[in-house]
Amino acid sequence: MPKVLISDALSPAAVQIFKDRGIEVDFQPALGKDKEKLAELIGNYDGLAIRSATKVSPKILEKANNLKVIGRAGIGVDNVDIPAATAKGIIVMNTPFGNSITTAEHAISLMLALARQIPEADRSTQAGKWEKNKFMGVEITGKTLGVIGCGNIGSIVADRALGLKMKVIAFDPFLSPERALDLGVEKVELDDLLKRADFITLHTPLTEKTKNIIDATAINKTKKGVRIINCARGGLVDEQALRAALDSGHVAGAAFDVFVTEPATENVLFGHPNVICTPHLGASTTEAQENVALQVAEQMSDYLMTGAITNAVNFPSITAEEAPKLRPFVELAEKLGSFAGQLTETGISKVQIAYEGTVAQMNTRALTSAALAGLLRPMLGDVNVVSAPVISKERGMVVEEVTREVAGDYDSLITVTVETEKQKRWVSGTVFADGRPRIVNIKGIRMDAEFAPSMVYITNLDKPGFIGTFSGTLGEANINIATFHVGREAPGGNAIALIEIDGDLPEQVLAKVRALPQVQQAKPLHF
Ligand SMILES: NC(=O)c1ccc[n+]([C@@H]2O[C@H](COP(=O)([O-])OP(=O)(O)OC[C@H]3O[C@@H](n4cnc5c(N)ncnc54)[C@H](O)[C@@H]3O)[C@@H](O)[C@H]2O)c1
Ligand SMILES: O=C(O)[C@H](O)COP(=O)(O)O
Repeated sequence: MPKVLISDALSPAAVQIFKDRGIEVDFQPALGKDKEKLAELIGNYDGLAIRSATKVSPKILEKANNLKVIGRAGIGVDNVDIPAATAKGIIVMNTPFGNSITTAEHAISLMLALARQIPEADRSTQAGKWEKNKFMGVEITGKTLGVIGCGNIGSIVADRALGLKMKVIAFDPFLSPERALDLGVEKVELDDLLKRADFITLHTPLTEKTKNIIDATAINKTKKGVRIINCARGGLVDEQALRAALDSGHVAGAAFDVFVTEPATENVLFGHPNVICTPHLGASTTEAQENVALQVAEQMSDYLMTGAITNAVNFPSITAEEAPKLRPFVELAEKLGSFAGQLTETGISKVQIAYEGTVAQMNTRALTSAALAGLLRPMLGDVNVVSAPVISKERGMVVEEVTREVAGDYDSLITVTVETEKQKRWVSGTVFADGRPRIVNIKGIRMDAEFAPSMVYITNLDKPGFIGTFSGTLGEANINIATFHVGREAPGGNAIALIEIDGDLPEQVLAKVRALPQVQQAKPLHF
């Protein structure tokens, strides 16, 4: 039974989902903050469900030897070291929409709170001061809202702001003119947005490009009296530069939910009268937390129990409907890759995976990952479908995927071709109606063999006596032959034998096989 750890404050609704799906679950909402303890325990789990408080660092991943999936109940996965998780073959999934409305509502709330200085006015009133003349606000009707990043949350913010009768302009290089038109926003360049906006709200991820997108230079381009809201990620705004602009009065107010360092127990923005801060509450509503907890638990359970993949940030999606159909082809692709990998002794420069017939309509990206995992594992050991594409890239391998609608003699055919500096080798396979993968062609020689746990691959010259001498050599060593498959280019020409044996082939017996007169190459294979 797979075991999942919930190490953050997820809605308990997730616990029930895991249990209902036959998964053992440990709900330890504070564990994510205790790095040492998490590192000590993580090795016991197949799945880890988190929010933003658990930092899944390479140190944690190093110990996560059974971990197959990390589920982020929320959007941002910047608290997970994705390359390290991918290299370890761990799927990382999030819930990209579950808290979007809630976060957009938080941004709008902060904008209104800023416009009317609600928190300050509240503090003053409750302190018995009744400072009616101190708190002169601004109307938002007719004002211009500049949205930086107009994706899921940014576009909901835009929609709500339009409902509040604001003019909305958006800077997002990936926003199409059609989508902008649809949303009723004006797509602009960043400088234009800075120049025109009365309020600026940020909704991009934190990347190399967006880090400090609002720095001192950008602030200098804004209107005097601008108000800035950040409910996306700390680091999008240069906090020091913003503080200086608030102190000088150029920026009239700022409302921040996210900070460069979190938890933010001290920050340069704190204490300014025109600053409103919340402790990363963007997603904190009952509705959103229920949504993301249920969704992440469903997604993780699907993956652990059926292999279906939804919303993974490091692997293509596989639907629950697709998973059972894909499974025999994943096995075939992996075994064909493994066949080629076990025979390859020098650096691989190129791999081509060709899909013909019905299989060409399937999720070939997932199948290619499986073929690469099979190919690399004999050389590198700990590689799986998640890590294989990255490792292939790191090793400079060119990976090519080809699809053809028709597969000749077979309903489906996968061919893995591997090129090294020395040679090109290819092997084709199919899945028959019994769901079992078969090798049907090796370097142009027809074959019909199943993959067995212990096999011997032989290339030989098609001369009389080979089968007898080979069988005799194994017989003398008391090794039983289970199946024997042969194929040849032409009578008397190059031939191939794939022999399934019971147990392993000891080194000294392999040496005797290699010394047989007809044998060119002999190699043990394991599947
Ligand atoms: N405060 C919270 O609790 C909270 C809650 C949910 C999400 N978030 C954060 O909000 C942010 C937005 O989330 P989302 O779901 O809308 O993401 P999204 O991927 O749907 O949208 C992000 C948008 O940013 C745009 N973008 C990327 N690079 C850009 C650049 N250089 N300049 C301008 N635009 C750029 C993208 O094109 C995209 O449209 C994320 O950082 C997410 O982690 C915060
Ligand atoms: O990216 C997100 O989904 C938000 O930052 C929410 O984070 P939280 O789940 O820790 O509230």
